[in-house]
Amino acid sequence: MLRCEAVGKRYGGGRWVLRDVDMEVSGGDVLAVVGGNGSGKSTLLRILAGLSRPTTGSVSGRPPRIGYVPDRFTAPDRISSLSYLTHLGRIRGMSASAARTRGDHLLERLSLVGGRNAALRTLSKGNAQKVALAQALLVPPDLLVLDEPWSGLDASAHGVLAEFIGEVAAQGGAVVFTDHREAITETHAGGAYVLGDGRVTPHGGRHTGGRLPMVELVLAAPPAGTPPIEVDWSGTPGVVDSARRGGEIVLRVAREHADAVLLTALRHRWSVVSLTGAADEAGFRGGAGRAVR
Ligand SMILES: Nc1ncnc2c1ncn2[C@@H]1O[C@H](COP(=O)(O)OP(=O)(O)OP(=O)(O)O)[C@@H](O)[C@H]1O
Repeated sequence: MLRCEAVGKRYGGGRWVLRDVDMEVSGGDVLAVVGGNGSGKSTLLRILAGLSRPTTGSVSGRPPRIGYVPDRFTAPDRISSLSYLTHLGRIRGMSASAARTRGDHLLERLSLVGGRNAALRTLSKGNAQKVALAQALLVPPDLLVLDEPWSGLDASAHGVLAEFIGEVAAQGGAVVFTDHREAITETHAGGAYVLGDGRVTPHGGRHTGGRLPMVELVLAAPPAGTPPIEVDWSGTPGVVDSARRGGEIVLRVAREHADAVLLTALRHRWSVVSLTGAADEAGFRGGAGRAVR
């Protein structure tokens, strides 16, 4: 668990930007940091990512693989986005071909416009932002830190970003992001911290502990008619866990993806036995069952 204890930050002899900040981030958390302009959100995120050192206090438990998307991604570079991602992947221990394939896949999902072989400096702000996101996800991160990641992205990339966040959390990683818009925070975060006057307070929020809201979906073959088609549930976005229980399949799904997963199930002729809210880790009845693909 990443833990900030009594963290304070000032630049030079200036004012205290952060004061006495206590914060905990665990794997699977999706947390938002909200606050006005200049309230210290980027400063806090840089400290969480290990890019800036607190003036006072301590940060412990930082995981090894951290993906970071800065608020401004400046890449005045002649190399193409794909070469850039390949180089970064190699720095992070991937083979050149694995980095290239992964980079290509991420840019494809984000629908990069302007060409993955075009020089980085020729990309628009939104497309450069897509490259920034891709570099943070080259190696699946234990902690993904996103500074205003939605800014500049078009509507279709918004959905893909939400999928990325869900996937990192589903794989046990933690996500911390900032955004100015409450609607974004409400939709995508399991919990929020509010920054004001240098201090951080947990936001009452809908959920506890930063976990994304979950539903449990139980599926079975229809009582009559054509048998269902097998689905790779563990590879379906939003499915955090899947297990077989007798003739049934029990899925734990991030609430945000529940409609899409339900639609996939129905399209493959699965019949819905039950759909219940907020099944937590301990209460996941299928958890003890045999994992299914
Ligand atoms: N490297 C730096 N050197 C000096 N002051 C800095 C530095 N980085 C940030 N600051 C100052 O710290 C304060 C908090 O800045 P920060 O960028 O963390 O806020 P923010 O909440 O992310 O703002 P915004 O919403 O406008 O992006 C600001 O007053 C800023 O000027």
